Amino acid sequence: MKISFKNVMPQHLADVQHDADSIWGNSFQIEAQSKVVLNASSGKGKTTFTTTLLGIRNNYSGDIHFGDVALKSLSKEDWATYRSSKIAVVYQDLQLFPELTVLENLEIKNQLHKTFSESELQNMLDELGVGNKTHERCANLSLGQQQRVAIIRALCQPFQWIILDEPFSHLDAENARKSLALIDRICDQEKAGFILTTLGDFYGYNYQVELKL
Ligand SMILES: Nc1ncnc2c1ncn2[C@@H]1O[C@H](COP(=O)(O)OP(=O)(O)OP(=O)(O)O)[C@@H](O)[C@H]1O
Repeated sequence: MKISFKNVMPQHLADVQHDADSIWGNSFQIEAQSKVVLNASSGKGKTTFTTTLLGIRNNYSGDIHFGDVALKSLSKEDWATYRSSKIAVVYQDLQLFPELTVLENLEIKNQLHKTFSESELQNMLDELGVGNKTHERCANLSLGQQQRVAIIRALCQPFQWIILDEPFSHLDAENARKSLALIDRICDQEKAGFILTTLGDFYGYNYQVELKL
């Protein structure tokens, strides 16, 4: 499913001066299965971009399409279907359930879709260095540990795109690289793409598309 932007301009950014190669006000397509990075400093509009793409923000001019479908035409029910089967998300505030354990947080989503076995979930937690936290309440995890759990939870569904808003902001470079490698691998398995916003460099990763604000 390709994503097309046509002259998109969020209302609150309309009076701001944008660079000529900014995504705002320009038209472009992102091909299905692309690995996409948007790297920009704080306050430049990364969350505006992700929330617009996720239909949370609708106060913009221009149009965004998933395939041939205009986002502005999607009903709440349509969005529920997209979110459960086509678009996975890691929100900046993660939206984990703090009173539930790591495994319970994962299983809430995983059991709906039967995506992974419990041992596969444990292997992913091990791979991201939080394998000793499986039965810990999420409230007791550091923010960087919670980010890794939120990434794994987002992968526990079928998807064509995974959209991640600053998912590595509390991770050191080594853990960011491991998380990115996992996202990259599962995207390949799912024949999906990712769109990832970041504050910093990109850990040597060879992404395919760079978006600018
Ligand atoms: N609803 C709104 N009305 C007016 N201005 C807004 C609104 N939402 C965001 N802004 C402004 O738009 C700009 C971009 O905000 P946004 O949250 O998208 O930035 P960001 O790049 O995600 O920042 P950070 O890296 O700090 O999370 C900021 O200047 C912000 O103050």
